[in-house]
Amino acid sequence: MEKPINSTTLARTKSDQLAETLAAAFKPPTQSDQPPGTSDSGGTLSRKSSKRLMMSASPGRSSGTSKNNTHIRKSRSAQMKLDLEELSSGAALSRASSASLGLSFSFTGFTVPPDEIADSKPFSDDDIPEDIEAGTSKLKFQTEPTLPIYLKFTDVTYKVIIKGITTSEEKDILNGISGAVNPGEVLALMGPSGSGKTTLLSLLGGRLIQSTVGGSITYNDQPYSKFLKSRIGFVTQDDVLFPHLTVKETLTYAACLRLPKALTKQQKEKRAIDVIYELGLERCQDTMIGGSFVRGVSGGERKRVCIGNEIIINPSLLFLDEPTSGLDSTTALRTVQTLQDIAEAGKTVITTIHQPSSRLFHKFDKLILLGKGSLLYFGKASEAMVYFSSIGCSPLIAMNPAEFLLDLANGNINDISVPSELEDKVQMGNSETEIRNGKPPPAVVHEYLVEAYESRVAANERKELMSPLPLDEELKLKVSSSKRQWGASWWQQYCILFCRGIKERRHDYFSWLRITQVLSTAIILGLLWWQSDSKSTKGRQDQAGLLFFIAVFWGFFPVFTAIFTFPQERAMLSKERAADMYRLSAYFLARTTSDLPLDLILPVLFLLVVYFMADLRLSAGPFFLSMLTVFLCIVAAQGLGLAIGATLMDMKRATTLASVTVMTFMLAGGYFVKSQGVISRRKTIINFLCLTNESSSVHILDPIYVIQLSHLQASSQGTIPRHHASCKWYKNRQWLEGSQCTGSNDFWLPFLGIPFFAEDATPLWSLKII
Ligand SMILES: Nc1ncnc2c1ncn2[C@@H]1O[C@H](COP(=O)(O)OP(=O)(O)OP(=O)(O)O)[C@@H](O)[C@H]1O
Repeated sequence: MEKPINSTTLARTKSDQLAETLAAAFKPPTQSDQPPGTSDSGGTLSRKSSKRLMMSASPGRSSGTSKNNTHIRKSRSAQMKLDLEELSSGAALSRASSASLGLSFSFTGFTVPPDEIADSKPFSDDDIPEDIEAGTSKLKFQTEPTLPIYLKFTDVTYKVIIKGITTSEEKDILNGISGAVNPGEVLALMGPSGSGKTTLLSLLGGRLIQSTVGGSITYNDQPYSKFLKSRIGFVTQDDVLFPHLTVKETLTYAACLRLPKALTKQQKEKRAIDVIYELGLERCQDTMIGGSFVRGVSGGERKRVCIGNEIIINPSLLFLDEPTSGLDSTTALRTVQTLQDIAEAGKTVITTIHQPSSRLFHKFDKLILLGKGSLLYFGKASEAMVYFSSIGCSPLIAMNPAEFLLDLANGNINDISVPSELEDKVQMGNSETEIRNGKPPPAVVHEYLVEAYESRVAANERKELMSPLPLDEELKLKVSSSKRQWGASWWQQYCILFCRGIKERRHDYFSWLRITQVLSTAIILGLLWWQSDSKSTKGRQDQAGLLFFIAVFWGFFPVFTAIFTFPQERAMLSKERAADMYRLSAYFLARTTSDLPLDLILPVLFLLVVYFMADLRLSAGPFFLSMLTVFLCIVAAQGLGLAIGATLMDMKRATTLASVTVMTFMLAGGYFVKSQGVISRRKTIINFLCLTNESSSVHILDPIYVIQLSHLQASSQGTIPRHHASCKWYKNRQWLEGSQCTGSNDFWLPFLGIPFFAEDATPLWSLKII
């Protein structure tokens, strides 16, 4: 039913408007049709001002032909069978009008004569756009063919279940959102904060697959499949990047992991360099990305690196969550310009945007306006203002269209004329409609807008917007394939991730803070045990205390660093796994082993200081045995820390569990030391720590005693303490009693509290605690 609208507003119906605009679209443009400030009919309505300038200046391109270049390029690069009529009245129309929107709210269109499209030339150098904002020329975007994907979503709903202490309730996040976007187009999702943009984007990008999602989302008329993981680029709102890698390293690793196996390493590296130039990052390519504690590239550059990380694979679908937030208007414009270039290369681009400037707004092909999870508008961005004026909502003062739309979606109608039916509601002033300053409240405005979209946008118009391009069966089949495509073999993935891990972590390991921490501990220990005496029993007991401390220090210190490894990289891991960059096993192994080489350098430094300051036994055997013991302590501690971190994948819980584990070890260790002479108790504790039972044939080696014994045994006068006399040594395939194992050739492989050798496995050397 047609609702009454305010006579003071541009009270035209949408269908009237469309009739007018279509008429205008098929009429050759005249000077008077042009909005002020635009040039003649030549390249005027191209969607990119910079490109327009470039094109009109290009040799061999008359102003008369340049106006169509954008469309020509777009239609060709998309490699889709575009219907000329649709092109003329559709995308061309939308872009044409978008150019005029910032200056007047009237709609002017133009058409592309089919013969000019037919005459179009292949890409040439003069297609390279000039980056006006940066004042530099940049390379044209990769135009190699990409699988075109037509994305369509119908009546998408999404609910979350919010669990309270005793109750749980459902919350509707999205209510019946429909839309479609073709290859070569940029769709912008706009709406106030909390309106559901990110949720919708995540659903469309296959990042949120849950049972609470309703409606249908199709890619070339097929549902989401694993194949799409490698065809989708998804730039998240938060920049998830390694802070210590440079721009070039970041993009090179992404290229090596994500590009198809068919390309050589050199080709992949070249692609990374190309992307650097395409995104204008050449000046900062050797600068670290940076993070909260490290100064790195600027926010805009970081965002472009994120975009580069995704476009490097030449994706068919590119999703971006607020790519311009936090950027100044020029950088934001440059970023959106980049998106346009990407779309022109035949990709489907969907981006959320918060508060675009009017220049930015005009660059989008289609627009979805959301308000509280409901659809307020879906259509060509250029027609949004016309549509809202047709339902009686127009700006009363000159206003950026994006600002106007966001005000409306927020229900804020200051400086906005409203239709008479809404004004009537205010005058009625019933309990439903609380009057505030004589204006209808936001909830009423929202309700009106939702209803208006549902009832006034004719079904056939919606159908037209949603109508797909003709799709090959082959295209459909490709998308529906569930075959995953890895960019590198398992071993290559492991090697790349190993190198990346070392590069990323080297700064942590060689940070002055860490070196000072370790060195100061070593010096304090060295001073406390300065030139300790190993000849008397008391002196040896003192040394045993020092050895105990060393083993405990290196048994626990790495737990706390290792425990955060996986939780810290959780965001990166889920982002990269969502894009099928590597197998989980390759990541886990590479991450675990890449820490080791670095983890072993600081202990060497530490032991060198302590060993000589405390004057422990100065001969190669005990020194290297002590070193080996410390290394094994670290390996065991790291394994424990990584396992805890990987199990929980949550910083808070991992910290709690690490504290509990360390406290348990400390208590057990304290009790162990206290009950040294009481064999039965010690056995119980060791069994408890190692989770083995007495009947198990697993033998446990305790580093503290092994170091201690190595010193005692290495000194000819050393006597085996009472509790060591109860040990058995496995050597030369037979068990020796404690008193028999004083030979200087005895050697042990200690391991911190980890079940070590099974008796049956015939280990070379092992210690059995009775
Ligand atoms: N898992 C969840 N549990 C509870 N609420 C959720 C959940 N996911 C989304 N929401 C809610 O849904 C609404 C939409 O969130 P979304 O992040 O999509 O908004 P947005 O439009 O992207 O906001 P912004 O522009 O601020 O990023 C918000 O109110 C948010 O709190």
